[in-house]
Amino acid sequence: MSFPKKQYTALLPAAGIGSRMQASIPKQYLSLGAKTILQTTLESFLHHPLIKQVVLVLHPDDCWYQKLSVSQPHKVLCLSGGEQRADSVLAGLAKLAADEWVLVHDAARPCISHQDISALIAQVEASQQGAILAYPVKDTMKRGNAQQQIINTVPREQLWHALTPQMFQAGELRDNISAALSQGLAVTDEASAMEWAGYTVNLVKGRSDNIKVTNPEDLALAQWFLSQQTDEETT
Ligand SMILES: Nc1ccn([C@@H]2O[C@H](COP(=O)(O)OP(=O)(O)OP(=O)(O)O)[C@@H](O)[C@H]2O)c(=O)n1
Ligand SMILES: C[C@](O)(CO)[C@H](O)COP(=O)(O)O
Repeated sequence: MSFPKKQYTALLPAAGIGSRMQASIPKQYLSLGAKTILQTTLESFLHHPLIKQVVLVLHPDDCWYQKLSVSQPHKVLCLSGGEQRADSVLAGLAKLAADEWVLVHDAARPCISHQDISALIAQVEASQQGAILAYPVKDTMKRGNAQQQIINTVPREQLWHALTPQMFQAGELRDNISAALSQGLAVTDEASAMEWAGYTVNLVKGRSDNIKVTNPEDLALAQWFLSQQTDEETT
């Protein structure tokens, strides 16, 4: 007898204004062909067999989401985010049971693949420790000063780009993000708060096309990456 696989909640911070994108609307509502960035990301999670629901964190003044068509809207819980990404994540975490494992993923990363979501979940289930998708640095890395002059070359052998989703137990993540913020730590991703608290966080090598749409040139790149992905990788 095969037992049903455990299903998880995904938490999508989507409450940003996309200032670096320099667009007239928040970047998560820019189009990637027939769908917006937000719809593309959301659908990837709603169609993944191991995701049972999505907590979608929107800007308090968001007036775009309600106009979107979304498959399985009953699986989406919408709520308002906060000033920083970490505040929006905390708002979503407040809705989850403390012992629930949650995948936190930037809505601005629409190229996430099912294979990477599955790989992250498998790692966490095997280790019972938090983990993040990441990609090894492949360029020589330089540290620069305020005048954009090289200070030194940073050994890249152990450097990774932190991606999302990042998967942790909701209660521990909530407590450690709150504690790190109260100590003035810049919590730019979930792992930074967990590392700060002394937790082991595992790195799961993910696809390099799981980019965050941040600057104007990223939009066409994301659209091309998506055009190269096969259906079973994203829907
Ligand atoms: N207060 C915030 C800020 C960001 N985000 C979300 O966190 C993800 C990653 O953030 P980023 O790429 O920095 O998005 P923005 O903050 O919108 O971009 P910018 O910094 O250029 O304004 C995005 O899906 C964004 O919507 C959020 O939920 N709440
Ligand atoms: C969470 C993240 O995408 C991991 O690389 C990144 O830290 C988000 O940073 P941003 O400044 O909110 O875009």
